[in-house]
Amino acid sequence: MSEAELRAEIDHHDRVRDVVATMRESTVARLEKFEADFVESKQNRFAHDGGPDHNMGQAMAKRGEERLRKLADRDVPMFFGRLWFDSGADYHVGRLHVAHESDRSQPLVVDWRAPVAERFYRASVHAPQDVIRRRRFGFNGSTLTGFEDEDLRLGQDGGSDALAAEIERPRTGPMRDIVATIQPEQDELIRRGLDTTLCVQGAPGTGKTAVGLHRAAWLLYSFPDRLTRSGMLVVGPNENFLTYISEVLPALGERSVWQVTVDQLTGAADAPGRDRPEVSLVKHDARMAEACRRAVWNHRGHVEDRLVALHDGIRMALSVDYLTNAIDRVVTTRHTWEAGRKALEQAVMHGFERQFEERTRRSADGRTRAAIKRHPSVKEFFDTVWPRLTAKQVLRKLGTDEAFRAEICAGLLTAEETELLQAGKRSAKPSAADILLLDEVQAQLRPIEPEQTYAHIVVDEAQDLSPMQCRAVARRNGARSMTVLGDLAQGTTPWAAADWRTQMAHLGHDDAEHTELTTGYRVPAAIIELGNRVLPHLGVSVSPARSIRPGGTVDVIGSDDVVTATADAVERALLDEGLVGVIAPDDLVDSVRAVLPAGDRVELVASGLAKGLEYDHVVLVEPADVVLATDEGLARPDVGLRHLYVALTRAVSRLTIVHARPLPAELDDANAVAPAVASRH
Ligand SMILES: Nc1ncnc2c1ncn2[C@@H]1O[C@H](COP(=O)(O)OP(=O)(O)OP(=O)(O)O)[C@@H](O)[C@H]1O
Repeated sequence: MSEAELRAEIDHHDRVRDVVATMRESTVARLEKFEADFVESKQNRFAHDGGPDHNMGQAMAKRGEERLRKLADRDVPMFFGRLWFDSGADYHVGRLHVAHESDRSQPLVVDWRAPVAERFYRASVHAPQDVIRRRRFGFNGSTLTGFEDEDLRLGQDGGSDALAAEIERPRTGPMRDIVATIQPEQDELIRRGLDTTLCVQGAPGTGKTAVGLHRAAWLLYSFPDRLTRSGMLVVGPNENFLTYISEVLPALGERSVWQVTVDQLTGAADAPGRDRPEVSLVKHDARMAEACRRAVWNHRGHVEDRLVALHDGIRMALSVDYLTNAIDRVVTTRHTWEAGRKALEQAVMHGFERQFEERTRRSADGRTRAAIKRHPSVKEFFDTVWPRLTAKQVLRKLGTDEAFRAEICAGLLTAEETELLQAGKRSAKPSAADILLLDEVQAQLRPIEPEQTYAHIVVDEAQDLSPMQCRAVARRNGARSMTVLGDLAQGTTPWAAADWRTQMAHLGHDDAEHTELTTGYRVPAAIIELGNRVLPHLGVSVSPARSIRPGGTVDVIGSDDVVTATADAVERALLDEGLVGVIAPDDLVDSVRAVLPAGDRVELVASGLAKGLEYDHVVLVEPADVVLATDEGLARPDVGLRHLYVALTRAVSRLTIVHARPLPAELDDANAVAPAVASRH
């Protein structure tokens, strides 16, 4: 790296920063113009706003402004790499496309998502793809301090130092983007088109969340029209996790993505009531989809007699056969109850109108049609044969009407399960599962509103969704395109998935492309080895992670006073850089909190909420109690061990286990020489 070359790169960086500032000013001006036009069009009542194109243009300008603001405001580097091609062309690669307004054909920086930038991630000595040299820059804050080159023609094809340095950079808070060091197999998933639904199984720390979020950003860049119109959704396991990932998409310039838990998505997060665990288990079961369907469609009544209406002295009658045939046709052709009722109304009216016209030789006008519709016998017919329903009413009936419940659940649920669906008093408050069932019933009544659907949905920790939650997510996937990420071994809900094919079917994607990630980026070898001892006991068949990083330390401290020992361990952990995560079983959380030092370098998290998170140093408190953790009283024997597996795999560099009770036997490995778990008191 010559001084002159470094100077030239620093100058280029300064130039890009200036251009970004100008780009932002002109985008703001464009946005102001859109707003002014809009106000003007409102004032002029004969004018429309510019229509969909105008609105789209405004949305795009707004998005552009937000992305530029992110770059202009924050102390972020303008680029992180550079590529030289055989042809003599070369490009800087950064988070955003930067070009002079006057010469857009010569970008100063290309967006990492542009097709040409793909080769920054994928070109190798074996497959250079016309790339001759790749440069990776080093920054201190936003100050360019150096670079490293790989000359592919000379067989230089490294990059792993940059990756290791990036991973080992101490954590200071929320998750960071990985644009500078995306690996080839990750890039391949990230750049899969909108029509591909991906299901990614991956051991802890294999970069699933990173891949999912970067794919979201790539899709937004590559399919702006479809995604600006219909939106993108990220579904995560809990609010803790959502806070942790909340900065990644904004850092990539994407602020428009709604990030929610599945309960927030359906409104179940605000449910005031609570179910007993066994009740909740039945309500989340896949069979409830059929129960909800029947609960709606079994409201169809039998046609007992012909239907007679009188109008203007004309008597008209539709036969039992006519009505039964019409109903049969509607049932096979209409997918929702309300669409069915409408179609049946049309069939009935059509029958009456035909008779009216035959008798009177004049066509039925609006007044005639309205009068027939209002006729008491017609109203009564619909009230019995195809009544108007609300989702609440249907579920109420299922909960309170024993005969109806038995009829709906026959051959579907056992008698005991059926009984568990019995509702409490009228005043009983709906539980989260009830809200989910309301959502399911509602979907039987009428299709979900288009505003509630998303063109692409990223579902993280998807193994934890119940079949009914999967269906609620699937309903909101208008364009049927998803990225589904998870790890069966980390499934800790009572309804956690046992295999991905079934889970993908619940998510409405039998056609998903399945893939597995096994290269572990987060957890170093010594720590993942401990996690991998537990893995065979988790009752799932998945591949273990192989860490790309050797090393890592595991320290085991036995003490009768586990709380004080934890405080000491944390104090020692703070001597190193980075975030310290204390993962404790629920019943120890309060007492551990009381002894932890103040400050933002230590986070305490209950073992049930550690999923998806990571820390430079993890202090794991009393693993035996973590294993005992019961998920709403319904844990299967391996669920506690899965909580342990999650907790063991959160550390980027160091793990300290503090315990008073004997360590779970699964941590022993008779075959391994394991000084790691030799407890020191
Ligand atoms: N290419 C990469 N460059 C730099 N860091 C990376 C890369 N890939 C993954 N990482 C880092 O590895 C860590 C683990 O990634 P991530 O959280 O996405 O894994 P995960 O598979 O979702 O893990 P878990 O199942 O445990 O939640 C994160 O710090 C992430 O930023």
